[in-house]
Formats: sequence, structure tokens, C-alpha cells
Amino acid sequence: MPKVLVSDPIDPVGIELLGQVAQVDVQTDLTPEQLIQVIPNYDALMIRSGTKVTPEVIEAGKLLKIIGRAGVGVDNVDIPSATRKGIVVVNSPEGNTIAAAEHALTMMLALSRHVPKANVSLKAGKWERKKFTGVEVYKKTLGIVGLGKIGSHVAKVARAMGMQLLAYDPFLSQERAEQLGCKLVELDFLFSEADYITLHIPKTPETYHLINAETLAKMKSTARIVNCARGGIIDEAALAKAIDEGQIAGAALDVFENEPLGESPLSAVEGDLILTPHLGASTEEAQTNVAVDVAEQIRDVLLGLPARSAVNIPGLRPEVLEKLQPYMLLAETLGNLVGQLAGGRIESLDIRLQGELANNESDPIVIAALKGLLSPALQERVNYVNAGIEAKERGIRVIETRDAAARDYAGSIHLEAKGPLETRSVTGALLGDNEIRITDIDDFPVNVAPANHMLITLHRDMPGIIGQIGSQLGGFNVNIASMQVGRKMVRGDAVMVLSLDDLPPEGVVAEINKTEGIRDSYIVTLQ
Ligand SMILES: NC(=O)C1=CN([C@@H]2O[C@H](COP(=O)(O)OP(=O)(O)OC[C@H]3O[C@@H](n4cnc5c(N)ncnc54)[C@H](O)[C@@H]3O)[C@@H](O)[C@H]2O)C=CC1
Ligand SMILES: O=C(O)C(=O)COP(=O)(O)O
Repeated sequence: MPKVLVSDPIDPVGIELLGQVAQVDVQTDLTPEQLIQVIPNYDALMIRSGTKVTPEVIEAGKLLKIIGRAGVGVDNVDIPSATRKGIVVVNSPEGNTIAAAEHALTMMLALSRHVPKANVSLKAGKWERKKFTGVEVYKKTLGIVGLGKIGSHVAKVARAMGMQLLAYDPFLSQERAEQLGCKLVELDFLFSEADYITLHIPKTPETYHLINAETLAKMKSTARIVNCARGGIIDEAALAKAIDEGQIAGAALDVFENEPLGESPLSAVEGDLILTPHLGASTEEAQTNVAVDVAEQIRDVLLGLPARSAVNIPGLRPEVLEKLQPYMLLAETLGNLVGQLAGGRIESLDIRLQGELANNESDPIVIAALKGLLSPALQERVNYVNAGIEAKERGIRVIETRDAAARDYAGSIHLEAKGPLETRSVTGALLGDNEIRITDIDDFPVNVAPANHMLITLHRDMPGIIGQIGSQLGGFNVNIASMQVGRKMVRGDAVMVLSLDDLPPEGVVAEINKTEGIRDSYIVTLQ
């Protein structure tokens, strides 16, 4: 049974689900050193934001196949290291959207009405009504930085509360922003116009310290900032100073540059500052959603099935995946075949998607073809996760073309691998029941199903040659299961494809290549 380590608190429903297919160990208080010590025993790791999956953890995880992040942000996982090692990283992109959006809205309202301070004051026996006079959000301007899933939900609710909405998101269309009732503006304009600023962006090199002394200086003295996205987007020392000096009216933060917070300039702020310990996703509903979402994906990957929300391989909606999966298998088989025919170094791979495939998502097919192409060299070390990187590192240029007019089959794939000396090509299609057919080798038409062991010859079409090869294989005690010849003209060049019951012993190719009329021959192993 595979083993899964759960190293952050996860809803029991996810652990039960995984327990059906794996041994699940829950250890939520491991130090980084302890994690490195135990990780070599595990096939999968399930985490939230608490566990730091460093390059050292990934290096030590010799059996690791999948890291499941029960939440959105994967900035605590070293994705490049995981990708290089072929470890799939999955998350739950939508499971906690509502929870995080509602927390940001809660923070905005709590800040406006001094809820935390009023609560403390009342519990201390005071009745300070005047001191805690607040402000309304109605008709105020809310600037949303990052109008993705969480930012969009915040926009919908804020609009219903009568707020004017500005948004900054360089990757979003004007049309989508307008649908949400937001005016898409430049960041400086948002900073200077907004009464409230709420951040819903990932932490990236571009967003690190986006809110700093300089940008804080552009804001209104009545501005209030909410950060339920990621620590590090705000320069905490600059924010503490801006609040204390009255440069802005206040802030509410759920996330911090270092978590747990520990010693921080934020703790000493006297002005309006609300802090929560990364609670954005902490609702019962969100925790059930993310635990089930990620546990299902870990289960699927451990059972050899694809994951629906992988962050380091092309993600596919289930309905698209259902249609593309047989073609991915076809692409992988053809990649494997053309890789074996090309033999040595490959400089470029031309991938032509034909017929109905021309109008489909192509990334998964390209990745599958590369996995097949590299598998003769890398064996099980190449997978859907690292095939793209491995190809790039080997300097293989990938060229993708589409030909919707090719109609011999509903959909077919043509691969052409160019090496320094020669170019080899194969084409394949799917029959009605998704059975794979190789329909072309080096432009010679054939119609063969891939077999475990095959002998492919390039030869001159002449009497007696087929018989000779049959006898030679017989001499090596190799049984032929089927045979096909493809040629463009009688007595011209031809290709012969033999499916064999047994792996031919060494020496067969050398022997066959001595036969008059044979230009070259290859033993190919597929499936
Ligand atoms: N506090 C908490 O517990 C939680 C925090 N989060 C965090 O909230 C953030 C947003 O999550 P989602 O809305 O689900 O992500 P999303 O991917 O749906 O949206 C992010 C948006 O930010 C935009 N963006 C990226 N770089 C940008 C930049 N430099 N400037 C402006 N916009 C930029 C993207 O175009 C996208 O529209 C993430 O950082 C996530 O980790 C998510 C859930 C819970
Ligand atoms: O999903 C996210 O990005 C979050 O920040 C939630 O983090 P958590 O799972 O509560 O540790």
C-alpha cells in the first residue's frame, strides 16, 4: 500500500478518503529536519501553508510522486525542484475562494467599525460609544488589486453594499472587469483614489513589497488596506509607520512575511490595525472542500490516473481530459516510436495535430509526445511533469502545427524528429474504439497496431526479400505475429513492419542489415 504523510491539519474527511487507498500518517508538528528524515518513506505529501517544502525535502523524498496543497497558494512549495524530479504538485484552486473573500470583507467591515477594539474595551468594563464611531463603506471606493477568483467574489459583494469599484489586474480583460462592475485602472490611480484597498494577488517577485513607503505615500489619509492574500506583498515596517504617523487610516492583515508572526513592528502599532493568524481559509466548509479536492487528486495519482488541478503540468477539465486522453496515449506511442527510429540526438520535434485535434487544447498532447520521445533515453525518469523541462534542457526545439483539413481519420498526429544527420517521421490515428494505429512511417503508408516488440526495415521492394527476413528471424527462433509492407511505388523504396512475439536476441539487426536490398533495420519496443 502506498504511504501518505499529512504534515498540516487537514479535515478528517480528506484523511478518510485517502485511507481507502493508502496508509495515512498524520504528523503535524514536524520540524524541518524531522520532515527531511521521514519523507523518504512516503509516496505522497499532503500540506496546507504551514509546511515548507524546500528543495532539500524534495531531494530527500525519493519515493514522492505527488505533493497535495489543500488550499490555493503553493508559494511554500519549491515547484521548480518538484518539476525537475517529476513530482506532480496539485492544489485546490476554488475550494476556499468564498472563505477567503468573506474574510477580506469581514476585515474591511471590522476595521470600519472598530469591532476588535470595541470588544476589548467592553470586556474591560467600559462603555465607550463615542470613541468607536466608525465609517460606512456605502458609496466609498474599493480598489481591488488582483481580480481573480477571490477578488471577483469580493467585487460582487462590495458592489451589493453600494461601493464604487476600481480594479488593477494586468492579466484581465476590460470586458471581464466591466461584467463585475469594476473600472480597470492603473495601480497609481487606484492607490490615490481608493478609500479601501484589498489585495488578492499571488506573492511573486513583481508583487513583493508592492505596498511600501513610496506607494503608501500616494494613498489618502483615510485609506484602509486589507491583505488576505500573502505576506510579503506589504512592507510591514513601512505599514506600521504609515499607520502610526496617520499617513493612512488603518489596515487589516491575515497574512505575514514570516508565519507564525513572532516579533514584528506590527505588534507595537497603536493605531487601527487588525491582525488575524492566517484564517482566510479557515471555515468548516472551505476545509471540507479543499481536503476532499486534494485527497481525491492524491488518490487518483497514486492509482496512476491524472490529477485535475496540477500546477506543474497542463491542467485539464474532466470533459476535455476524457476526450484527449486516448490521443495523449497515441502521442506518447508515436513519440516513443519516432524517438527509437531517430536513435541519437534530436534537435527538433515537429508535432502536427490533424483533423478534429487541430481545434483542441494541444499542451497535453505535446507533453505526451515529448514523454514518449524521451523515454528510450530516460526510461521511467521522464513523466508528464518533467517532459517539457527535460526536452528544453536537451535543446529539443518543439514546433507545433495544425491541419484541420486532414480528414483521413477523425483526428491524427504526425511527428517529425530531426537529428543532425537525418529526419524520421511517423503518423498515427485512433480507430473507432480508440485503438491506436500507426498509419505512416517516413511517409510510407502502413496500418499497424503498436506491439511490444517490432522489427522495422527500410528496404528496396524486390522479390524474395520478405521471405529472407522471415527465415532469418526463424533462425533466431523469433516468431512473427504480423507483417505489413508500405511502399509508394512498385520496386521502389519500402518499409516493412513486423510484430514479433519475442524480443529478438542481439545480433539480429546486424544479420538482417547484411541482406541485399535492406537499407536499415530497427528493433522497436512499444507499450
Ligand atoms: N488568507 C488565506 O487564507 C487565503 C489566501 N489566498 C491567497 O489569495 C490570493 C488570491 O487567490 P485567488 O483569487 O484564488 O487567485 P487567482 O489566481 O484566481 O487570482 C489572482 C489574480 O491576481 C492577478 N495578478 C497576478 N499578478 C498580479 C500583479 N502583479 N498585479 C495585479 N494582479 C495580479 C491574476 O491575474 C489573477 O487574476 C493568492 O495569493 C492566494 O494564495 C487564497 C485562499 C486563502
Ligand atoms: O489557500 C491558501 O492560499 C491559503 O492561504 C490558505 O492557507 P491554509 O490552508 O489555511 O494554511
